[in-house]
Amino acid sequence: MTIATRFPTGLYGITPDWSDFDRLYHAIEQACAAGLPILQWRRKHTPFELACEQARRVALCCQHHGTLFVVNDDWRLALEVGADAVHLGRDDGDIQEAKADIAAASKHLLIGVSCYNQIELAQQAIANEVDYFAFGAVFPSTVKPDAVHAPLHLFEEAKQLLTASLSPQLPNSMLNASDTTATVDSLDMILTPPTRPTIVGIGGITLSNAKQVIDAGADSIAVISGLFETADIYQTCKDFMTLFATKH
Ligand SMILES: Cc1ncc(COP(=O)(O)OP(=O)(O)O)c(N)n1
Ligand SMILES: Cc1ncsc1CCOP(=O)(O)O
Ligand SMILES: [Mg+2]
Repeated sequence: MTIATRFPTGLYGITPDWSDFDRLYHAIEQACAAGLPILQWRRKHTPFELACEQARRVALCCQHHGTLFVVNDDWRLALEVGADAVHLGRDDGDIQEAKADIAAASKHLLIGVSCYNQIELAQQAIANEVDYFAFGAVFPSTVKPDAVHAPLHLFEEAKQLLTASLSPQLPNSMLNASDTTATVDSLDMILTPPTRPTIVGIGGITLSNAKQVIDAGADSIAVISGLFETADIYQTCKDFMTLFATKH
């Protein structure tokens, strides 16, 4: 049985830290036009008003192309610009506070978190019912040269955690058709099928090493330089996406 993920899988582009907004917007348009499934707006040190104005334009571009739009660090900005999701790292506030604020605004935001190289954080993320969690840096990153190294075996370990966390919901009981409780459980399963968080890898990922991360068990790979610092962003995006198309 395949359990659906709550967050898309595949290529997850993250914006580079370019000061020239027009250049950045054009680069984002190329990736989105190529079919990029997920884009994260990661722009530090921008005053809130300007961040809103820029992020709203990018959100519209994503909407136009069917790209899921994630805002980094700040759920209030994500709510303000109508993003689909927010990414929270260890310094970006408390996840329960984020959930409470989102609910108070009567809105919905998918939530993703950083787990660095710690399987314990993945366990917490699963318990917090986040929509994805990310390990990184899987390879040295020029964007974050001081990031901890996240070895590839973490992806398999995380998959095992997910299997263990889902097993109470899975239809073991369906094996015994004479069990009436089992029938109720099974109906529940049909009405509300179980879902799981997406597992993301980040850090130093390029077209040359991405397959290692996917083969290790990542459902999604998050990429800045390997996508946006290339000569043909449209084609690079297509090439990354091919790696997922030929996954099995
Ligand atoms: C998909 C994804 N994974 C990890 C990060 C890193 O988040 P964080 O640790 O909060 O660091 P900054 O990106 O905010 O510098 C991310 N942004 N996206
Ligand atoms: C935000 C972040 N977190 C860990 S590594 C990283 C930067 C990823 O950028 P690149 O894909 O260029 O290595
Ligand atoms: Mg952050």
